[in-house]
Parts: sequence; C-alpha cells; structure tokens
Amino acid sequence: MENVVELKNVTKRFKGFSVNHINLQVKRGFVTGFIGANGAGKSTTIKTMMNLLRPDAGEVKLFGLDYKTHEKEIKQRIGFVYDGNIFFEGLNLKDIKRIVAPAYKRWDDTIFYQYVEQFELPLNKAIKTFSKGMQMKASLAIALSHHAELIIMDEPTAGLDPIFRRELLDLLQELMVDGNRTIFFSTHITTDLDRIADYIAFIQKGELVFNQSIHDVAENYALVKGELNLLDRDTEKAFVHVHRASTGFEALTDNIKAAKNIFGDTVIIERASLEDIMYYFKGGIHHA
Ligand SMILES: Nc1ncnc2c1ncn2[C@@H]1O[C@H](COP(=O)(O)OP(=O)(O)OP(=O)(O)O)[C@@H](O)[C@H]1O
Repeated sequence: MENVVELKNVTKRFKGFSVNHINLQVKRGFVTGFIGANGAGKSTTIKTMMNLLRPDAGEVKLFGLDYKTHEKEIKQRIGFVYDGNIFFEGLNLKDIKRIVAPAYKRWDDTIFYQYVEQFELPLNKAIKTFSKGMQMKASLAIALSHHAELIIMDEPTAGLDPIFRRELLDLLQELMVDGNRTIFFSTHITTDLDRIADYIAFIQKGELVFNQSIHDVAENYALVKGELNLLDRDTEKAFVHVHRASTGFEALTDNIKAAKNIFGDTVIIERASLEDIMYYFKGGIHHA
C-alpha cells in the first residue's frame, strides 16, 4: 500500500513542548482521522506535513518527494484547510479566487463555482464579514477546486453547524469515490470519524500512540468493568489505565484477548469509543 505522507522520526521542539519522533504513514485512497487532546501536537504535526514548520529532526515526505527539492510539485497536489482565516480579510471570494487560481495548474473554475453555490457563499462580500462556518466553507471551496490528490485539514468541522458538518462528511465521502484520493484531517468530534474514517492516528503529549485501521482499534481496545477485588499488580497489566470507584473498577484494555484470559466472565467487556480511548490514555499508561 502506497504512503502519501511519510513522517520518519519527526521531532519539533518549542519552549515547554515538543512533538517527538513521530513515525506516521498516511495511506493512499483512505481517510485518516487525527485525534488528540488540546495541545497534543496535532496542528504542529500537520504544519510539518505542509512545510509550514521545519522539523528539528526527522524526515517528511509527501508522495515520496522531499520539500527541499519538490515543494512546488507537492503543494500542487495538496488541498489544505485549516481552522483560521488564511485569506486577506478585506478581499471577497471572487478576488481570492482570482489570486489563488493561477497558482494551480489543475484549477477548475466549474468545480469552484459549484461549491460556491452548494455552500451558499457570497462572492462579492468581504471575507471579514463571513461567519466562522462561512470562512471554513470558503477555505474548503478553494482547497477542493484544483483536483488535489491529498486533502489535509486541521479541524475542518470546528465552528460548523451539525447539518453542514454532516453534509461535509457526505461530501468528503463522495470525494473518496475516486479511489486515488486521500484525506487526512484532525478533529475533536470523534463521532465524525466513526462515520468516515478508515484509519485513526492518535497523538498524546507530542507522541504518536497509534495509527491503526478503525477495524483494528475496535478489535484491540475495550472497556472492562468489574469488582475491585479482581485487581492486583498482575491482573492490572492487561490495562492501559484503571479507574477505581467504590462500586468497582472500569478500565481500558488494549489487549482484549489477554483481558478475557485473565478475567473470564467475571468482568463485563464493552466496546470502547474513541473518546473512551482518549480519556483513559490521558490518565497515563499503566503498562508502558
Ligand atoms: N510556534 C509555536 N511556538 C511555541 N509553542 C508552540 C508553537 N506552536 C505550538 N506551540 C505549542 O505546542 C503545543 C501543541 O500545539 P498544537 O497546536 O500542535 O496542538 P493541537 O493538538 O493542535 O491542539 P488543539 O486541539 O488545541 O488545536 C501547545 O502547547 C502549543 O502552545
């Protein structure tokens, strides 16, 4: 399977925070959702993918190419959307299109105007008068109008109402019908990912915890509930993290088979949502 994005040992240090030794492959033809708590390093990682930040160490490759030698070619092939206004605020969408379109060899006016209509965007109003959701839609319309093979989005659903969010997910799904396209996007709305993601990459405190197919995540992770007297130093090794309450414990396992072997039917094993996984990992990793 071809990797469209390849990060090898990418490290970026800021004062008081760093993303460390990120090894991440994004597979062609699939949707990868990028999750992690506030400040986990999602935007930083995405910025290294976009060459908006230079890593202090490690290697970044897109389509097998290096930014040092192929920046222009790489950028031609990416549609980038991020949570924030990247355009000159005083301009309207028509002016922005006039500036941006010539930069792309495969710019497609027909598609652009189709999205403008579909997203009900005004062409002649200054971007600064747009609501947050409208700005996101404008950003999307631009990003989707040059036949990009790879669409990278930093929290594209932030600030969107639930109806448009759903429409956007449908639209992304339609874009994937052309089996050559790849989408990588970060989000806090994990239920969006249940709808469309094939892979989930999870970052915590600057470290990539996993990048697995959504199927493998469901196969590997589960919530285990039982009585406190079942816990001891050995049995707890089956868990990423345990929460104790007076009524019993609830824990996340990353090895359902091991948990079943240890506890048999003395515990209840339930499906773990992505939110559950993020929540338990935040508590610290038990058996690391
Ligand atoms: N240019 C910078 N200079 C210094 N620190 C930075 C810089 N950019 C990001 N950081 C810090 O890096 C950490 C990670 O930020 P980042 O934006 O990557 O997180 P995130 O996972 O995208 O978070 P959120 O979900 O809140 O958007 C934060 O503590 C942030 O303050």
